[in-house]
Amino acid sequence: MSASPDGAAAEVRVLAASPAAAGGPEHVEEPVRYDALLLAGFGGPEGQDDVIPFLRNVTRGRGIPDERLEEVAHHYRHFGGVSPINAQNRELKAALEAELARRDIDLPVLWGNRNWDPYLREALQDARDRGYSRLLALATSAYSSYSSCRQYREDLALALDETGLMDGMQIDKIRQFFDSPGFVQPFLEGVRTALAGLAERGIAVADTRVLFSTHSIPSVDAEKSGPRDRDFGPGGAYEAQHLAVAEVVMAGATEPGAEAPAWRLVYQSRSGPPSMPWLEPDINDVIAEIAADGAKAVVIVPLGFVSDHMEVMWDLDTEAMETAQEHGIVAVRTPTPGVDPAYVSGLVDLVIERLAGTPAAERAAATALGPWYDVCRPGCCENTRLGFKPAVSGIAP
Ligand SMILES: CC1=C(CCC(=O)O)c2cc3nc(cc4[nH]c(cc5[nH]c(cc1n2)c(C)c5CCC(=O)O)c(CCC(=O)O)c4C)C(CCC(=O)O)=C3C
Ligand SMILES: [Fe+2]
Repeated sequence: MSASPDGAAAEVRVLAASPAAAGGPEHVEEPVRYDALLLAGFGGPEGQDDVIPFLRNVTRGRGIPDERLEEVAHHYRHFGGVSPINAQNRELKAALEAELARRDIDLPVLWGNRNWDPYLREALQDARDRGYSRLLALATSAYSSYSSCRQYREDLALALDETGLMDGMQIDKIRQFFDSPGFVQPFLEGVRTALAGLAERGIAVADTRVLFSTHSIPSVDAEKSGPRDRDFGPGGAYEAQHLAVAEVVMAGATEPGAEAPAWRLVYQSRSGPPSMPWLEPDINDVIAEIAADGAKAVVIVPLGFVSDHMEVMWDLDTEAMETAQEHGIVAVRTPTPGVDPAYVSGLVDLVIERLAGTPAAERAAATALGPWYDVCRPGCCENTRLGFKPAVSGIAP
């Protein structure tokens, strides 16, 4: 394994059993036998003592002093130092196991996190102890960007390195699933229910706005999200994917021909120095704007998130709700997919795609951008600030 200064070489753990992939096709259209499914989560602290060590993990390599981390820690401190994310991933693991069993698929599910216990490396040690050598990873992240795709691929490669398994274990990764119908469905139902609720309260469609909210990321990361050879505009694949899903949600949640509320994509949870551009506008600024514009209600759709973790609990349910209240407008936050049966079933469909090698043309995709790539091209979602690191599940240049 060798790191390359220009970022173009040495993506590791190429699909060895798919010789065709080396040439470039982005979908694996032949069956592959996997020993286990590896659920790869973000991880979160489970007590006050975990908070700073967790934040050190998240920000490792960026030299952020503990005093700065303590500022970020206050969201966690507020909730007793506990993020609900690990509990949510335990539930998701159980739901995946049940759905795999229901469909007669004999595939054990392992779970490891990028930033907290149980770590990815522990899951890999467990896999090795059980005699597994070929894993299919499912990252709990739906869209394309450095933080939501490549960083999972890098951390999986790092875990292989840490456990000495770089040559003995292969990890492929399930494609970004923003376009999985099962992922879209809970958002669609949530918006439909929220709009019906507002109508019942006598709030007119013309006085309602729908805000699709996702994690802001540095503008340079957005621009570089997705494969190099496709141009998605300045917001990259990250923004394009969110806009495509939001359109599908709005079309499905409103009656054809009926008046539909105005909607837009907004961002939240910005961090980093103010001097660095991140995707905008911020949800709180937009709530203030639409209130000034006369809106009476806002439907907040956590489109970028798969479960009600800290970003949802703090940035939406605490901060954005406060903003709405300050500006005197009604706010409703719709659910995240969580362990919604449609979502879980859609994830298992994605597992089956890879086990069966389903041709891309036969795969379910809710937007015109999908079905997304099974294997990432060199440079896909690269991060030029942090430099090149080896990553699993990429095509060798
Ligand atoms: C796109 C995206 C997702 C969605 C995709 C996915 O789900 O993976 C996501 C998820 C999450 N992010 C999380 C937590 C954090 N993210 C941070 C920092 C950052 N996230 C970023 C992006 C994203 N993050 C970025 C560009 C940074 C700055 C890093 C840099 O400067 O390069 C920091 C450091 C402190 C700070 O900077 O605020 C923390 C603590 C948690 C756990 C929540 C819990 O505990 O419940 C989850 C699920
Ligand atoms: Fe984050």
